[in-house]
Order: sequence, then structure tokens, then C-alpha cells
Amino acid sequence: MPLKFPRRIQFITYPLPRTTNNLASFSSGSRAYHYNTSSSSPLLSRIFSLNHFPIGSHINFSTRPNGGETRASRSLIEDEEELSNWVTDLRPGSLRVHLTSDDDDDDVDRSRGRNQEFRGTRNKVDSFRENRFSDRDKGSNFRSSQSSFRGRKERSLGRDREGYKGLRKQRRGDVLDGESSDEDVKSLVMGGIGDLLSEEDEEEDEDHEFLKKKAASAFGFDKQKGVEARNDVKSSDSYLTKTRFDQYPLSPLSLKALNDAGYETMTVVQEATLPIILKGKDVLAKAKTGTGKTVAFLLPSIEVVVKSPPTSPDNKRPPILALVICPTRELANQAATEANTLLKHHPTIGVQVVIGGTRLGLEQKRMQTNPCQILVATPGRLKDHIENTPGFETRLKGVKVLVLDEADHLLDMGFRKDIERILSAVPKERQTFLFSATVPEEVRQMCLVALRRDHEFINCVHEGTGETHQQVRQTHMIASLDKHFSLLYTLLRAHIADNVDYKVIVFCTTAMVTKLVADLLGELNLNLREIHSRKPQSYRTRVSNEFRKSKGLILVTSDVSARGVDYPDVTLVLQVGLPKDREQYIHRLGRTGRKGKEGEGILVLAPWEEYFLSSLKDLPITKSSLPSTDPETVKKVKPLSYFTDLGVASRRLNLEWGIKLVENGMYQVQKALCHVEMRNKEAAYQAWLGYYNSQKMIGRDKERLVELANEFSRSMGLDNPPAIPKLILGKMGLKNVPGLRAK
Ligand SMILES: Nc1ncnc2c1ncn2[C@@H]1O[C@H](COP(=O)(O)OP(=O)(O)OP(=O)(O)O)[C@@H](O)[C@H]1O
Repeated sequence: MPLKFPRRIQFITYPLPRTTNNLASFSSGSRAYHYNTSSSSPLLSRIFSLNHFPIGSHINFSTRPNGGETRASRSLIEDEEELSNWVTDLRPGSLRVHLTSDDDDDDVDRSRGRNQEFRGTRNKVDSFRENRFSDRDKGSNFRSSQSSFRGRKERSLGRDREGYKGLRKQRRGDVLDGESSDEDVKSLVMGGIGDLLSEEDEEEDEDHEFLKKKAASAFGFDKQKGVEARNDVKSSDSYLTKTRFDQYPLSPLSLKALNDAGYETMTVVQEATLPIILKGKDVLAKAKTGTGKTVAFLLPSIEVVVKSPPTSPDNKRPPILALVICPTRELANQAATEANTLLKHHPTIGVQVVIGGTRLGLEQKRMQTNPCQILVATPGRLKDHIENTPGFETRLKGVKVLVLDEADHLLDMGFRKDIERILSAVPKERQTFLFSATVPEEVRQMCLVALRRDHEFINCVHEGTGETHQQVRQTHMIASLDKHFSLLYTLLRAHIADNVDYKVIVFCTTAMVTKLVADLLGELNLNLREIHSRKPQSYRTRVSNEFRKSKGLILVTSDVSARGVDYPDVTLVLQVGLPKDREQYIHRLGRTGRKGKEGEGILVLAPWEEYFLSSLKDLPITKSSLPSTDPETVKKVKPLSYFTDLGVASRRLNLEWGIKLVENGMYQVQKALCHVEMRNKEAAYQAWLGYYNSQKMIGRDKERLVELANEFSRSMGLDNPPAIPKLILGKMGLKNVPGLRAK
């Protein structure tokens, strides 16, 4: 569904050069490609050799009463680069302070690139911009001056809004000793799912061969030859196959639940992984967003539980058999909900969620009174549970299946300490599944700490198509910071005019910037909700559920919604400002175009952020010109006919809407900014500074960083940048940098 603009506001797109990505070695153009790796696992201690920062969080869980819905819980982590995170990162040995639940955020790699020197960033960025995007201003009438925001008097309306809550939790000191080399020399004895097929060795071998052949034929290639052997699914983006679930040895109750859920045939990733997993193998699976990875790992996990002997009711610490780790609260809750769907006819199997957001004691009590066999958790909270809940670690000794959802994210530096602790708490003799839409090469090395040496890598991403969906149109726009807000507003208005059932997600860089943008768009009377880590968990859950069911709604969010969250029928994903990395861009974009549906993604960057596009060069993203929003220009050329192709029902409405579109684009945004509370602008400024300070290419030239931050401050209508406490400036390495105001 491309954006439709009035004639004078049409975007002109310039395709970027496209190259194939680096996956040729294991992506053969077939629907899925897997290989068995037998390379030695590097030592955990070697892989995690850098300083790490343990992450703490609260604990929360819920129970699934006899097949009912998950009452949950949640918690966890948020992918943000708030200023306070900087402070805590810089104090790895400091004691953690428990804050309220809404401060309990996702843990991220906050240390990335922090202490490295980078010289000449500005020159490199500028030269990249000049060489590659010198035509970016062609066709742009976006000429409003930065100074138009200056001199504006800030007024606070004194509304009852949440403000910046100050420094977030501080982290604990390191708690885990270095792992021995035994960690990655895992036992080949298979438990769990392998039991399904391992009554006799011979039988097992036969079954193995049978399942392998089935898998090879199912996803269209012969493993030995590595060539495509099947053409029954023509579209490279087809996510469903013709393989039925009942073609595999699954329990009848699971099959019944699948049927009830309307899951008739398998998705590509389910078809590719199930036979391998049923054989007892560890699996690393890569498949595009929205193609059913959750069912792919939950279904075989449930089968393990089904096949396990029942626990005695007298057992005070009944084993947890399947442990699923997700990076965010939203995702954990969603996985638990999907598990409950699959467990509909398994009344004796329970799911709980351990994700924080509620009081620890309450959660411990629930856990005790209603023990489960399947636990879905976020890493920081799970680690807290391991360390603070009596008997919990004993229960984890029963784990037969460990799942790392969004594996690349969980294994990157932001989570590594928690994952390290969790791995030490679960048995080595287990089956492990790692799933993600993105698996960068460097993360594949880290996967070896969790997987057995003979694991299989199953890649469902076609060669040449990149990790994004072909049916999702991707464009980027380059505009100076002072134009970002009005550009965002204009894009949203245009999309709304063109899509009756619009459902838009706007991604912002940090929680406080998200709040600012939500406040602004709210002042502009757009129908929106906001989700970020500074919102209480109950609010996040409510809004998330509401957005899932809604149409005609905009969700303004931080990266808490970037990965895994399954909102159906999202029509547009708008990313404003630098995504944390290529992977985050892909996951955010993946909130649209799910289950084979169409979608659209727009990335809005400032000129000095253009360097990021080089990391997307293998994706089909094209450049789009800016819509004209300069009121002076438009006033001169706005005959009625100008607005007639907006796709809005009445001519009168067209006129009103069109005038508002262009005039409000700049004027209304400036006006609305005056109504946004000062403290929210201050918080956004600090968060912005913290986020970009953590971005390698930008954060290393501190003077330039401050110049840009002050440009952002002016874009909010502030004459002077807000003052920042000296202590914080010191922690950020920004003491005495010209342009900053200290207090
Ligand atoms: N076999 C199936 N048939 C039909 N729908 C399915 C099937 N399996 C899963 N789905 C549905 O597909 C949607 C996307 O699934 P899911 O959220 O697991 O995708 P994902 O691959 O994990 O995406 P992401 O990478 O964004 O996390 C869900 O709504 C799920 O219920």
C-alpha cells in the first residue's frame, strides 16, 4: 500500500544500488538450507571475554489455569539508550537499586563502542553524504528555517503527565565465575525430544533418515547436493507450505489444538525445523519476520513435556521442563499466549511467565502454588529468580529444552551476562533451539556457547532477497533534524488519508524521545497510543492488546516493540532516527508484512545519519524525496484541484485536509510543540544525547555530537539546550564539551 500524495507532494524514488548479501555460502536459493556444524565451540570465557555488566530486574510470573489464558505478568527489558543506562553502564560494579516496575526495562548493549576513539567521523559522514546522496535535495521544497523554531516561548501546561524518572536501576557487580571449557563440549547424550524417537538405536537411525529425507523434500533441496529440488511454492515470500502437522509424530492433543487455532499447514520455518528437532537435534534457525517461528519452537517443546513422566504432586520443587527466553516482556507474554493456544487440550501442562513488572514476593508465591512445566522468561528477571527464589534453580535442573527466541539479540553483549548465568543453571544435557529473523555472522559464533557442536543451522531466508519481505515496500528519506517532526506528521496524515484501516507503528530512538513524539502527535490530534519502558507494565500490556485488535490507530514506540511482537495488519512502519543497527531495522520493519501480507516501511534519517544506509545495501530500500510542506510555497499553488487526488471522500474534506496537511505540516507542528511539557523536552534531549553518544559513528566526535544534540533541542523549539547535571555529563564523557549547559 504505497503512500498516495497530492500531485505536488509525490515522492520520487531513487533506487539504491542492490547487492547480494553475504549469505551465499549457506543460502542456496532454496526455501530453507540447513547444515550440520561440527566445528569446535569456542570457550565461553573466550567469547565472553570482555567486561560484562550484569543486569538485574524484577520477577513476575503468571499461571495458566487449566488451559485458560495466561494471566500474566511480564516485565523486562527495553532496548533503549537512555541517559541513565549510560550511568549504570559506566559503573559495572555498583550495587543495583530496585526501582518501580515501570523502570524495569529491557537490557541492551549499552556499552557498544563506548570507549573507542573515532577520529574524523564528521568528515567521513560528510563525504559519504556528498558522494552518494548529493541529489537528496532534488525535488524537495522543504525549506523551513531552523530559526523558525527559535525565540519561541516554552510553556508548560502543567498537565498530569509522567516525567523523566531520573536514573534507572544500577546493576550488580559480576556474580558468575568464568566458565570452564567443558561448557562448550556438550554431551551428545540426547534427552528431551530425542526420546520421542530413540527407543532403539536402529529405529532411531531409520527415523532419523526418514525425517531428514522428509525435511529435505519438504523444503526443496537435497542436503548433500545443496540444490533446489522442489518448485511447488513459487513465491519466494510464501510463508505457508503444503505440509500438514499430522504428517509428523505429534501428540493428538497438540494436533487438535493446532486445528482449533486454524493452523492447517506448516509455515516454511516450521516445516524445515520440526523434523530436525523431533530427531533430538539442536537447531539454529533463521527465518523472516512473521513466519511462525514461535510455533516452530513451542510445538516440539510441548511434545517434550508430553513425553516426560508426570511429576509427583508431593514434589515441592517440580521440574521446569521447557524454558523459553525472550528479550522483551511483550514478546514473552506473546509466546506464553501462543503456548496456551497449543496447550488448549493439555490440561495438565502449565505455562508461566517470569518477566517482572510486579512484586517479587507475589510472583514467588504464585510460582509455588501453581507450578508449571513450561516457563517463558526474560533474561534479567530469570536471573533474578535464579538468585533470589529458593528452590528455583533446583527446578531448572529439570530443563530438557531451552529456547532462545531472538537469539542474536539475546547473545549480543547486552544480555550476555544473564544468558551466561542461565546457561550455568540449566543442565548441559538438553536440547537447545535458537530462532531469529537475523543471525549475523559474529553472533553465530556466540551461538556455539548454547548449542551442541553437532547442531543444525536452518536458514529459511532466500539468497538474494535479503532478510526482509519482498511485498513490503521500503523507502528512506533524508531531512535535517528540524524537519523531522513535521515530516513525520505529513507522512502520517498522508497515510491515514490513503488507508481507511491504517495501522501504523512509529519507532523512535529512546523511551523519552518516544514520549515526546507521542505528546506532540497527540497535540496534533492523531489517534495514537504510546509504549515504552517508562510506562507501567499494566499500561504496556493493555495498549499492546488494544493495538493488536485495532484499526485506525498509531502506535508510537521505542524498541520494546521492535522484535517479535505480532500485531496483525500493520500498514506502515515509520522509523525516525538511527536504528540501533541493521538487525533492529529489519526487526522493526518486520512488524508489517506479516503472514505474507503487504506492508510499507519508511526510514527517516538526518543527513549525518545517512552512513547507516550502507548497512542496508543488500535490502530493497529506495530513496524517496520529501513531500513539500513549506506553507509559503504551497499557499501560492493550492488551487482546489490540488487536493482532489487525496483519496478522501468529499471535495470539501479534501480541501480542508489538504490545507491542513501543508499548513499544519510546519505551522501546526511548531504550535503543538509549544504545548509539550518542558520537562519532557528536557528528558528527550538528555536521552537523545545518550543514545547518539552510544552510536559509534556519531558518539566518538563529542563536539559534533553536542552540535547535533543542540540541533535536536532547537527542533523541539528550545532557544537553549536544557542543562544537564555535571555528574551525568562526566559519566557520559562530555564534561566541558562546548555547547553543553551544565548544572
Ligand atoms: N502454521 C501456521 N498457519 C497459520 N498461521 C500461523 C502458523 N504458524 C504461526 N502462524 C501465525 O503467524 C503469525 C506470525 O507468527 P510469529 O509471531 O511466530 O512469527 P515470527 O516468525 O516469530 O515473527 P518475528 O520474527 O517477528 O518474531 C502469528 O499470528 C501466528 O499465530
